[in-house]
This record gives sequence, C-alpha cells and structure tokens, in this order.
Amino acid sequence: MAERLIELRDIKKSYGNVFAVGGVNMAIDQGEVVGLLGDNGAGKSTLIKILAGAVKPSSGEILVRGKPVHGWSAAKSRAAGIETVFQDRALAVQQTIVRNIFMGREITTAMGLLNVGKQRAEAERLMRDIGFTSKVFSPDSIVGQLSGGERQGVAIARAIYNQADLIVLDEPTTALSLTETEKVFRFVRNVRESGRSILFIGHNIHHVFDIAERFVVLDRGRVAVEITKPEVKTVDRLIAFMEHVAHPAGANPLDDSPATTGANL
Ligand SMILES: Nc1ncnc2c1ncn2[C@@H]1O[C@H](COP(=O)(O)OP(=O)(O)OP(=O)(O)O)[C@@H](O)[C@H]1O
Repeated sequence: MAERLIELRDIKKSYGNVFAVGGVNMAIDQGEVVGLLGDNGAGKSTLIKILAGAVKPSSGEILVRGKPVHGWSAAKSRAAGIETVFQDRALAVQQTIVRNIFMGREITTAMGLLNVGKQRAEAERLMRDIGFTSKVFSPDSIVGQLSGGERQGVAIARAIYNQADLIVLDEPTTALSLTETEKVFRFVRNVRESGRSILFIGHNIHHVFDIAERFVVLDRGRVAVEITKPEVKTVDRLIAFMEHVAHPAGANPLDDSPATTGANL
C-alpha cells in the first residue's frame, strides 16, 4: 500500500466569525493525483495556504508520514516535501529557465562560485524527466518567451529540484488553451510516475476529472465528499454532485457511491 504522505485532521481556520475552513479531514498518499474542487469561497485557497504553512490553522492536526508535526510553519511544510505552485507561479519572467529553477538554491563549486555547467545539466535532466522538452528552447531560454503551460513546467521543475514529494498546483490550467492544458497534464503524469503526489486545484471540473484519480470536494469550508474516480464513474455525475452541493434539492447524485460523506448535505 502507498505511504500516507500528509494527513489533515479536523483542520479549522476562522477569520473572526467566518470559518474559511471548518474542520477538514483529508489525506494524500504517495504517488497519487488528488483533485481539490469547490465553489468560490469553499476554502480551497485557505486550505492550500495552510498546507504551505503560509496560514496557521486555528486548530487541528497535521501528520507527515503518520507523525504529528507541531508548530506547523512554512519551513516545516518545506521540510515535509510540500511545494506549492501558486497561480502567479512566482517566476522571474526576464530570467532564464535555469535561473528560475535554481533561484535561491544555486549549485555552487567547492570555491563557492556558481556551477553553471552542473546547473545547466541538472535543469536539462529535470525538464526531460517531467516531459518538458522542445527543439525550440533550452535551459537558457527566457521564461517570458515560454507559453503558459511551459511556464507551469518551469515551476514544477523547480518544485522537484526543491525535493518536493507533494506538489500543490493552484489552478494550473486556468486561462490555458487545450494544447497548453495538455502540456500541464503531461507534466503532472510524469511527476506522478516518478512516485510524487500532486494536489490539483481547479475550477474546471473537466480538467480536474481528467487528471486526478481521487477528488475532494469542499463546500463552505468542509469536505462535502471524498471519492475516487471509479466511484464517481463519470464527470457528469461529479458535476451533478457539485450542483447539488450548491443548490441542495432532490436526491444526492452520488448517493449510490460508497465514499459519499454527505457532510454538508
Ligand atoms: N484573510 C481573510 N480574511 C477574512 N476572510 C477570509 C480570508 N481569507 C479567506 N476568507 C474567507 O474564507 C472563505 C474561504 O475563502 P477561500 O479563498 O479559501 O476560498 P476558495 O475556495 O479558495 O475560493 P476561490 O475559488 O474564490 O479562490 C471565504 O468566505 C473568504 O471570504
């Protein structure tokens, strides 16, 4: 059985009287792609900021490989192997791919000088491993000249260089064309093949359904359902469920699925 990488237990985050996250339990195993879905304001951003250690939960427990971690922080999140690619990707677009991958963690020689050759070779390897190759660009290409999907690839390569076991992708395909989305999907599949995990956040249910094997649907800060793709069966059933969450009326479309928690329904 795959190792349990990260587990959130009853995680809550309140801002004044508002619970952005109101008691979330979820886990991510090694080598799986989990889709995180939910309407605007469902709590997705808050949850991934908590995972990244950028926001402190008001209460709850975070376990890394089965062990509770106290005083969760950005440093502990990194040490746990969690790397988040936020929507702005934090790339320096005027700089080369190499500079972006190694920014702040450059490979140096014994003399403390930048090891340009080694960085270049390592960048090439990282790019090849995630399926990010082209005759048109090299590690020395300027990031600003890359397409949206390719920029996502640079951010993913950087996350892998930073020794990520779990890469959190915040809406990586928003505003991307079909071709660009396919590139991102290729990177995600290769990352998964390498045994790493992905938490894929998206508004486009079709994209999330295509790439993830398991889905966690948030609703008003709680998990409305946690379900595998074989249990959901079709994207239409997932969409129907999301509509049901937003406007509960009639039967829950996933009622015949064993994993339905119905927490909010
Ligand atoms: N810093 C904050 N101060 C006050 N309320 C906040 C803060 N951050 C989030 N919230 C509230 O918490 C709830 C969840 O917000 P969050 O941004 O996590 O949702 P989301 O699912 O990421 O939404 P979206 O898809 O629109 O980004 C919302 O009601 C939001 O207004």
